[in-house]
Amino acid sequence: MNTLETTTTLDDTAVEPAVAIEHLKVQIPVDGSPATVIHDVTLTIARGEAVGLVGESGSGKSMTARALMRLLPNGAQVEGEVRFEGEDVQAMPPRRLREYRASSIAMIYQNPHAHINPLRTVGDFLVEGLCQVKRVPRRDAERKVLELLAAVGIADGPRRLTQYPHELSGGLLQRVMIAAALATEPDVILADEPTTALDVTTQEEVIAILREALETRGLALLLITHDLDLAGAACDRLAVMYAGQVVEVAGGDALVERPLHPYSAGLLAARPELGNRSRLRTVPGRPAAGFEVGDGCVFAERCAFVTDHCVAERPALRPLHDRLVACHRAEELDGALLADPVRAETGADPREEL
Ligand SMILES: Nc1ncnc2c1ncn2[C@@H]1O[C@H](COP(=O)(O)OP(=O)(O)OP(=O)(O)O)[C@@H](O)[C@H]1O
Repeated sequence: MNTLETTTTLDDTAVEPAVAIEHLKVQIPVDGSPATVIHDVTLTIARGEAVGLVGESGSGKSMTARALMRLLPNGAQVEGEVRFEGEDVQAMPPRRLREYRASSIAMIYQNPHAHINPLRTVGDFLVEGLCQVKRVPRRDAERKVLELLAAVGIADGPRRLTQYPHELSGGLLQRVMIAAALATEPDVILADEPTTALDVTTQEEVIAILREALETRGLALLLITHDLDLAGAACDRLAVMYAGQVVEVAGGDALVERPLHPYSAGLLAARPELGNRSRLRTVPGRPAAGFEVGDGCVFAERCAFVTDHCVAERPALRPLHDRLVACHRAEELDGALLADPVRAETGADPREEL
């Protein structure tokens, strides 16, 4: 993986990543007129790489994943490019699209109970899925399913195969869903809040299983989450999303140590810290959806550093130092944002503290 390359340039033509989304814009019909839910998403994921797509509710994370699977709501208008290993996903003919969805890309959801038939056993779900998608004989499918269950840490596979979904805990069922996702030998896994419903220990185990799958099978992983700490721990790079736009893409450590976008800095400052209640700060205002923002910077309304230029002109995602950032003032504010990301305490411009 060439992290530096995928981080610092919008042009990844030298090494085609597994997934490349470029300037994606999505409008969906709401009450008969188009509403923009994605303004501008640019994102790459290399094989063997985990990228965290982080942002508040409504920022367009799931819609981005749906665009990658070409599963957008009816009537959606799409601009920009979505490529899988160089192939234009928007242009795939129906047969190729079915094949792509069935075996190149797999999705893991927040609530596994909502994505499995409660009336059928875990064995039926896993084995029949594999028989249908990969067209392998039942006996071979059963053997492979047991191997996969072992790979996701389920030791007593034969017993689990006879059980119904309601007999398994949330964590165990999420492992089954990961096994189901791996069964089709996909190139890309999209995990949409896969651990939100789980306790912290199980959450860590599920992330470890996903990371191992990524490293041993060379998968590309997109982890969608609102949890910056989780994404930072699990992913190689983070893409921060706000109101339908990716506003910063950076290595996890780089982002945490030195955010360059005021929204990233605000999110970091808003993380709760054990034993330090006084430190908790929130980003003032409420999260906006893509269709609620004006022509300027998507974050302008909540940004403590907003200028007339920010309101008038939307900043594009551009390379700066080791990352991509969409902020007119990124150079000026560089290094100062962590000191007072929302100007909450001092009300002063943090550049004066430099
Ligand atoms: N089928 C739909 N029809 C109309 N609007 C939709 C539809 N699905 C999502 N939206 C809107 O699109 C925007 C982006 O939604 P999306 O689900 O991608 O956000 P998200 O970042 O994944 O949020 P969450 O973390 O809550 O899942 C939101 O404003 C949402 O209300």
